[in-house]
Amino acid sequence: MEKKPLAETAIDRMEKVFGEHREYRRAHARGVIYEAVFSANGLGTMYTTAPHLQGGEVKALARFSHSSPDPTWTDVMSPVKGLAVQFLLPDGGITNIVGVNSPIFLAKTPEAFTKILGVVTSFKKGKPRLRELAKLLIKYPESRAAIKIVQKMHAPASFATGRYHSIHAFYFIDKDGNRLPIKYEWEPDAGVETLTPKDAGSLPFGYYEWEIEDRLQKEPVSFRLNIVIGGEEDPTDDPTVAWPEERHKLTVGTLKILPKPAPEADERKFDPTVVTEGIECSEDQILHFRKAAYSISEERRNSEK
Ligand code: HEM
Repeated sequence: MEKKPLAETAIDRMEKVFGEHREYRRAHARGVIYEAVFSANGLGTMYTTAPHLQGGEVKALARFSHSSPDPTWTDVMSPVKGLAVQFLLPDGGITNIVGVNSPIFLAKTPEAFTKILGVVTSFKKGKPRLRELAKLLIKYPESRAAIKIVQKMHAPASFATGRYHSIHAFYFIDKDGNRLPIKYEWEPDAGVETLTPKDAGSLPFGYYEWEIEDRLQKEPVSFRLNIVIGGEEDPTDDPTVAWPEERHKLTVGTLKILPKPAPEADERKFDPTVVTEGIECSEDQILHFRKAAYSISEERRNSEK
């Protein structure tokens, strides 16, 4: 029998752990999508030829999401929130930046991620194999940092007050072909604001979607796009390791979310490996694995409509 591609096994396991929710994304199932405008301030031209970072405006789509693959989980059960941005380039092409409000990920390799999901599956079946989980953490000690962050994480007070990280590194390529390792951060103009677990506990289901819509009717919602410039010793292939806080950051533009929901665009896929000229993906195996995983999720959810 032919062996299944690993990405398919990973998605199967995600469905097993969190349930199969037809027509929904297999992760970040519940969310809301808006039209947006990105204005580049021109500083990006020093490091990249990417068209949307040269100065001027481009249209974009921005999807805020709760990370759970189960759309029935309450807002608080997913302290990890997402902001996926698709830039609509003047030549008709697209380029994406997909972020979450954690600076690091759980696993360094697709194999480790899929194995970890295998263990969690046994939890769901009511047979917690704690010993195996402990063994996995010994085998993949790099997962500890992300587990600790998520355990201690406070949810943002609003989709508008999260700081969203690309986690993975990318390379910016300038007009002379020089390559610069960078990571992205969306910094909220409203300031980072989080909720205490007590306040979060009292929120009704769907609060974040309602709150962002209400906020957009009253005031602008925007995020600065920062690039964090990697140092010589900063890993570009390891999403479980954060780069030091003191790394130089440069704001290259601002994303303004428009008070215009775009539900017709919700079926779009935000594949983080879709980049335009002047940008290259790093060697990070998880980043490349996401391409296949997101396609499988897209195929499944579309085939169920
Ligand atoms: C093994 C690694 C990962 C797997 C297998 C995975 C899987 C998935 C899948 C299946 C989807 C739904 C795709 C769709 O149907 O369009 C998704 C969405 C998403 N993932 Fe991941 N993911 C991984 C890592 C990450 C990382 C490191 C981040 C951090 C930035 C991330 C952030 C997101 C966000 C924000 C969305 C929602 C995108 C949207 O709004 O359409 N994921 N993920």
